[in-house]
Amino acid sequence: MWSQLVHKTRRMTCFLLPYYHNSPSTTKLIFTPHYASSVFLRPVSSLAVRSFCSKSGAMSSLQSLQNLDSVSFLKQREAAEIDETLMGPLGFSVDQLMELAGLSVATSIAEVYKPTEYSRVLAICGPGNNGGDGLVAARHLHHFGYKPFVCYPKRTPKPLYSGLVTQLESLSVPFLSTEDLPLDLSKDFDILVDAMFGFSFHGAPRPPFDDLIQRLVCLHSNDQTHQKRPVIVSIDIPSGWHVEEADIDGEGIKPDMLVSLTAPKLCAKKFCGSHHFLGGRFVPPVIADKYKLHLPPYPGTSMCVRIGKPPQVDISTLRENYISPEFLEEQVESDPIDQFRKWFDDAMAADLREPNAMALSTAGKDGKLSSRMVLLKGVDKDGFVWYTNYESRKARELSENPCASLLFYWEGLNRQVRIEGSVQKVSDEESEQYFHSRPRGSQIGAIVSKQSSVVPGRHVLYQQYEELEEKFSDGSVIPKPAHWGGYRLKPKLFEFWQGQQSRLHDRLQYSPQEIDGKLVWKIDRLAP
Ligand SMILES: NC(=O)C1=CN([C@@H]2O[C@H](COP(=O)(O)OP(=O)(O)OC[C@H]3O[C@@H](n4cnc5c(N)ncnc54)[C@H](OP(=O)(O)O)[C@@H]3O)[C@@H](O)[C@H]2O)[C@@H](O)CC1
Ligand SMILES: Cc1cc2nc3c(=O)[nH]c(=O)nc-3n(C[C@H](O)[C@H](O)[C@H](O)COP(=O)(O)O)c2cc1C
Ligand SMILES: Cc1ncc(COP(=O)(O)O)c(C=O)c1O
Ligand SMILES: [K+]
Repeated sequence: MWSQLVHKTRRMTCFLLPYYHNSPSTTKLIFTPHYASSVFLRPVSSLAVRSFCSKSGAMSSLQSLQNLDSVSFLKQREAAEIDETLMGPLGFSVDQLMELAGLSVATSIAEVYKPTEYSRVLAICGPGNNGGDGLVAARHLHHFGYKPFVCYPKRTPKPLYSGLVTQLESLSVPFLSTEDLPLDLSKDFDILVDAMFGFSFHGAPRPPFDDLIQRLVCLHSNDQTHQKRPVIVSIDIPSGWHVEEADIDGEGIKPDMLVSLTAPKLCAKKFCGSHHFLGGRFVPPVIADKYKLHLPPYPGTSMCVRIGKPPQVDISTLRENYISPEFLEEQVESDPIDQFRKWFDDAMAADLREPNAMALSTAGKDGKLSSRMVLLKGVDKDGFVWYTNYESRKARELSENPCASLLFYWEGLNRQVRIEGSVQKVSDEESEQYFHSRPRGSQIGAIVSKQSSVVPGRHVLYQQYEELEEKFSDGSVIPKPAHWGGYRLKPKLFEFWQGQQSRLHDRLQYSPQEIDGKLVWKIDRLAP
């Protein structure tokens, strides 16, 4: 039977998207966002599929913001069966799965609770594999910059578990006995990882876990006192809950975060906390197929994916506290282009996504402003270059008023760069050369798109694209349309901004000054 399933799945891998492989008809659409459904519900052209796939990382993180009703939930028996199958015919070892499960838990925690605010973690580990996941998660959390503590009162005398304990001891992670633990956990910890029981839990919790569960339950009484309490993160099952019927008497723990592994178990339907994540990115298609699992794709290289709705937030409370090294006048380059290159190199080294994306602002003769993102395609002493359509809105505005501003924001580095100046078209040869360096699809796209004009529907673009794709399928040169080319902004003003604590940011402005007939850049610090 397994070989049949494997065979079937191989055939299905021709479908392009992970976890959408059941059959074309069952892609009956699990995920709510409108555009996702519309992409899949109707026949799609090759262009549609290709363009979707090239963006699939970002798309999949959007798809995961789905309706929980559409995700599969497992019964206790199914969870145990999947476990056995993974570790039997599918060739996994328990160590491997536990490592991936624990890593998923640690990455889920790190997505929501930053170590700068939530550093002290207590992992309360039970005797089974759920406890093992907790031990692994504690180790990863240590490496992520948290300060984990472990309470592991019923140690399992197996090499896997003693190895995990040794690894934690080698990192000087403290092990606390139940007697060492304060009765009130709220003062000493920011995060409590509930790794006591997973899907093999049955009956009523026995000592010492009954008492430990009770200590987690008690924390909610602090909610009324508005005292800050630690958040509870449950691995796979909130411990003490019935695996299928959840918190039967309503007096169990109420985790803030639940990290379901492999697929959520039935009790997860009753989870009311703010953050439900799925981890365990190891489910092979045979399992998904056999259990008809509808699971969201994991974004990019992530080990976890949010399922269910993201928490409703009060937007006014969203803020970051920037912590950066000092950015001082003595350290900067005298030439702002050199300084820009230095920061650009830092953005590259920090592996930021599209560090060359910049907001371009223009204004027509009526003085009305408009902004949009464009990609920087070159920078030198002559200025900053990007490419676009010469009949677009920005092009019209630039023809009326050849002044613009550029804005870079490098989020991971707490840095922003503003540049203002005058704009000219680049030479035809330069545009010609750049145009032919682009992927052929983008060259055709530039011909198809009468940028900023109204189109009756996406199908019109597809149709024209496909006609041109056919026309140039012999690999012949795709001529650059006359309406497509580059602009160069010659800078007259720069500002380099770096975020600092209490909003006392660094701002160094470069403005040109003539001294003895020579142009030099004057550097001023501006108030934040
Ligand atoms: N693919 C997967 O599925 C993966 C699964 N993974 C993880 O494994 C978890 C399941 O692990 P598991 O089977 O070891 O069971 P788990 O729930 O941790 O505990 C069993 C222990 O608890 C005990 N116990 C039970 N009831 C009790 C009670 N009332 N009061 C006191 N003790 C009680 C029981 O003792 P017993 O009753 O047998 O004497 C036994 O010692 C799963 O949820 C997930 O976290 C990942 O690591 C990898 C991928
Ligand atoms: C990250 C990013 C990069 C972009 N890069 C370019 C670009 O290099 N050239 C371009 O014409 N449009 C680019 N666009 C699309 C523009 O933002 C904009 O939609 C388009 O140029 C039309 O703008 P307009 O109607 O104001 O002229 C980019 C969009 C994003 C989000
Ligand atoms: C409409 C448009 N033109 C041009 C570009 C720049 O793309 P490329 O890097 O292929 O030149 C982009 C990038 O997003 C774009 O959206
Ligand atoms: K648990």
